[in-house]
Amino acid sequence: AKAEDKKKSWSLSDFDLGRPLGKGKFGNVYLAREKESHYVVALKVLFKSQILDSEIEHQVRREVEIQCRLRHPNILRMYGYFHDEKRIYLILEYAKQGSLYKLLKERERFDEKTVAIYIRDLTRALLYCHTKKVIHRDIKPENLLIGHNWELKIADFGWSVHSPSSRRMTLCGTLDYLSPEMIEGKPHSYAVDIWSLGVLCYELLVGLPPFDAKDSHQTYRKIRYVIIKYPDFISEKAKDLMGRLLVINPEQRLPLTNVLQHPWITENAPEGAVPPAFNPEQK
Ligand SMILES: Clc1ccc(CN2CCN(c3c(Br)cnc4[nH]c(-c5ccc(CN6CCOCC6)cc5)nc34)CC2)cc1
Repeated sequence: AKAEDKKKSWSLSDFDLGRPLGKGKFGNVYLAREKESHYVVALKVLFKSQILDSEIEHQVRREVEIQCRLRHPNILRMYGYFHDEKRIYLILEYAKQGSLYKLLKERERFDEKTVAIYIRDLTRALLYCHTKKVIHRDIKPENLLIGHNWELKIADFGWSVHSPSSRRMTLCGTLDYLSPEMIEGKPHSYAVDIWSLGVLCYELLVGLPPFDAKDSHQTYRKIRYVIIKYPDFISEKAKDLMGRLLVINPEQRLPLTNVLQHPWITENAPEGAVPPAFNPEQK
């Protein structure tokens, strides 16, 4: 993979394009192979016209500058980028097993040991981001990919910012993961990622997000007053951890370093435990 890292200017002719991996509002992601090294990547192709129309070029710029700098086993690599007159191309690591979102839909929910391993790895990745003064701000199953060894990878830093930030988030996509301070448009910090870690933990264990409701107004209300119901199959220790993450006051949320020491994590995701391989036939 060293060839990938060498600073060089890339162009589309360096790649053989494969099947589309997914389509989005601003472009598509394709499987691609670098011609010389045969290295397989995910090529995210964004349309400049769409980006300019939606005035999100600063977001794309930030996604590139942040993701190119981050190097962590649980963060999807960005190897480089290039553009032509109509499109911007982001050369990204290819996650072989697809998104956690799809896996969650297929399996409905995961057992506590699997979730504890995912939460442990995500916490390590977020700790790394926070040391680089980066808040992700958009942790949710759609933005988490699964690698070759079924390890979790944070992708899509399109919403990430440098802390502290009071950037207004045009609310697109799910509200389920928004923290109370973000809903109220207050200045927010790293603690928003701790909140979304709690939301993710609940959704992976239960199969539905904690503040799920029939309309957005109800979801807002549930978030602001932290109205949560834990099904009775959730263990006491899991409830204890989520209860320390889903706290209204950002300063009182459990710091990420303490998440790694929490008994639910240390007992269910001991050092060396790796995510299970989910074979399609295994239901
Ligand atoms: Cl502009 C834009 C367009 C689309 C999207 C949504 N996805 C974002 C993540 N994308 C992927 C990225 Br980046 C990196 N590696 C990936 N690997 C995959 C992937 C890998 C494998 C599959 C196939 N499934 C895997 C699980 O078993 C059934 C078959 C499906 C998707 N998608 C991505 C795919 C597209 C985001 C932004």
